[in-house]
Amino acid sequence: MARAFSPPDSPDERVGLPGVELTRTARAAGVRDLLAAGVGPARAAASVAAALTAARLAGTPYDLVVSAGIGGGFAPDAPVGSLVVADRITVADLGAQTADGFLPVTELGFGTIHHDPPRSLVRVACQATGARAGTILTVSTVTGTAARAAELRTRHPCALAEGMEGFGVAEAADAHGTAVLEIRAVSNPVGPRDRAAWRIGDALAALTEAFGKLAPALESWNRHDDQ
Ligand SMILES: O=C(O)c1cccc(C(=O)CC[C@H]2O[C@@H](n3cnc4c(=O)[nH]cnc43)[C@H](O)[C@@H]2O)c1
Repeated sequence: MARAFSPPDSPDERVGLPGVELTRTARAAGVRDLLAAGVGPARAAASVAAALTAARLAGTPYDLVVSAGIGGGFAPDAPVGSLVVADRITVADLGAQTADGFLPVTELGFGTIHHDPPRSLVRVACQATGARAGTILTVSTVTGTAARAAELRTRHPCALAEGMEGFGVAEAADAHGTAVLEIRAVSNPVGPRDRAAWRIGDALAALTEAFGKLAPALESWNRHDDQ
């Protein structure tokens, strides 16, 4: 992803911190840290929380956390190769399965299941990249059947995509009061498992191109636009 940023003012630096390693890119516009957060919400939350805590203790807290990756897209709204920016980051499988269906943790009386990125940030990101805005679901188990895809869409009619990290990243950011954004490039349809349909290389290329446009646009984002 460092490739997506403008030419470096100084070489990228590897920064080892307790629990996480960053690639630090210094640009005229400021410092950006890249973090391979791992797969799944728990690992992603742990990695991002470590980076956020270290930055705060160093007296240089982050302004924004961006969760970027490939994901599954719900047909027909998010075809393979397209980009989705989350206007809502929702954990889809945190709760209890009952005889009467799934109950999210919030209906059990605790926790949270959504994080909403600042609206102005979502707008800026969509304008810069051409992404569609919608709910991105976070799942710990990749959807592999048409029945599960239909169930998720019924429970989350605004869902455009699913991934495995966004909600973990958002929980870590929320704990620090830091704004969060999620962007996914669609590598496969959400539905019956079909490895031949994956387009991971194309999705990563689309994500890299999008990041090249997103990074400068984020510089102009004014967090006070939403207040
Ligand atoms: O084995 C499978 O059937 C399968 C299908 C899709 C994705 C995977 C992964 O292991 C990908 C993990 C990685 O990529 C993101 N991702 C990409 N597509 C999806 C998806 O359809 N549903 C959820 N996550 C997806 C995910 O965020 C991970 O980082 C395996």
